Amino acid sequence: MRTAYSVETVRTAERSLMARLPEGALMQRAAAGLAAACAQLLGRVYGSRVVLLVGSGDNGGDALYAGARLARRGAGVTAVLLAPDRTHPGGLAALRRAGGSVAGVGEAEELVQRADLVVDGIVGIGGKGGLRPDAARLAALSETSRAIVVAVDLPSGVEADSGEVRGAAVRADLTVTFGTHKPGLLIDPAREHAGSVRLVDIGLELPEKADLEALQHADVAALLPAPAAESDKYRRGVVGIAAGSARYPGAAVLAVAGALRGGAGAVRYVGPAGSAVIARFPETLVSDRGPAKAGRVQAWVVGPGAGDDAATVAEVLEADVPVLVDADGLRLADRETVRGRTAPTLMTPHAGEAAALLGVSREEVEGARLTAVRELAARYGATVLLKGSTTLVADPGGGPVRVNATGTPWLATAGSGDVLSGLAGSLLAARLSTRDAGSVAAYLHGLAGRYAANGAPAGAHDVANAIPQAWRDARGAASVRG
Ligand SMILES: NC(=O)C1=CN([C@@H]2O[C@H](COP(=O)(O)OP(=O)(O)OC[C@H]3O[C@@H](n4cnc5c(N)ncnc54)[C@H](O)[C@@H]3O)[C@@H](O)[C@H]2O)[C@@H](O)CC1
Ligand SMILES: [K+]
Repeated sequence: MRTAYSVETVRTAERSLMARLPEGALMQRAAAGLAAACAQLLGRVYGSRVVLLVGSGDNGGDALYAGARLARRGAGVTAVLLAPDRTHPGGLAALRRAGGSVAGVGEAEELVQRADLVVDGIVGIGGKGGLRPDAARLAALSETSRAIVVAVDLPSGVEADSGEVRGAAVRADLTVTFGTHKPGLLIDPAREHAGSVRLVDIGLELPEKADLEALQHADVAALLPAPAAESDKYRRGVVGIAAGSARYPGAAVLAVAGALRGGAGAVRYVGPAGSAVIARFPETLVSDRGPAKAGRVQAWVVGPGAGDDAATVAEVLEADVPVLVDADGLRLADRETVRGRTAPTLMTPHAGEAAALLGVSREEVEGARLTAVRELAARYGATVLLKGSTTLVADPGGGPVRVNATGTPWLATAGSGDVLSGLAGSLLAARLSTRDAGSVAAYLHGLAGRYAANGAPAGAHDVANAIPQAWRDARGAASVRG
């Protein structure tokens, strides 16, 4: 599991560690890791041109000490000081001793243009609000520079705790972060600014409960349902799909396509698209009665392509089993009914749907995804999966938010969300919790999208077809035949 912790938690851990270590030891650990990463990127340090963008806090201190290390190995290092009289004194002295030089903000543009490597030490976890004008100008230089850009701890200008970006922010090729990932490094739009992220262990002791979690292959493998020898289809769980309409039969077909690959023992379909579903997937149990009379299921998916069929949504929400609500169903579901349910609910909006439910603009949701997903989960008393390039899953009672980054922009294709809801519903029927089902489905769906696209456009049915490959991949080659 990859985890991320808020600035407040990092500060607390830092204080307790600092009290036990000689002064400056933590910064030396950070600078050593940073310099090693820079050296690796440069390949040849000797003779390279390195420019440090140095703010007035410890983030600048890290950059200066790392710059000193590179200068000792023969790099030509120049530090651009944002606030010469408030620069980290020890770091500045170390750079000077190592033969590095100092420049003012006015010289930054030319220096950055000629640099091989730019180190962004403008601001780290101490940054407050959008960058001030001078800092913003330096950050903007990184966007046009041809040099390799390495951000110290965080790309300056991004919000560490939320992943929000207000105004100019550094665009890095690599971010070297210390002690733990910060939430912003894993959530868009900030994540896009970070480039790849390298974590340097500086010995911080962090609490068990993180602010953010990102599942990795091994975590997904441990959560995937595996049939026992004596399993029959009913024990493996039946997922009910109440989706599609005369106008949108395809949504039903795609939700069933996802559900068939999600580990449930059987898929029951209810709705007006039964013949389209059975033509494509003859293994589906098709019912022409409403959800309440269709037969027992262990979880329901309602909403994809539902049009204005509020009655079906209301009927499904009455069921005493986990329910996934997606697409049209989100608009049709009554909030108080969802809040009053005793079995868990999983809602799966994209940013536009989330915006409509929250009564804000789509841009607001996209700019502040973490806030939006937490707010929706709290308002509906439901687990919410907010789709996007970094999908987030939040439980209503708080706790770590799951973030998924396996997605690809190719997944933004019609019907891809229907496949995801079928897949997640199937995992719910296989008795995963709403949070696990949502995050495992997002993980597999993202991987499947990558396999299906493989650098070229793919349709939603291709994504569904690639789910078994993603599943096998997550489980690992050794256990594939189990
Ligand atoms: N937390 C830790 O455990 C460690 C932290 N270290 C470094 O220390 C950093 C935190 O240092 P600080 O607390 O000194 O804070 P920062 O250096 O991140 O930022 C504070 C400085 O930036 C200025 N500033 C704040 N907001 C600004 C804005 N919007 N525009 C322009 N300037 C702004 C402030 O005036 C202040 O001087 C970390 O990010 C990391 O790089 C490392 O040295 C090692 C260990
Ligand atoms: K930085």
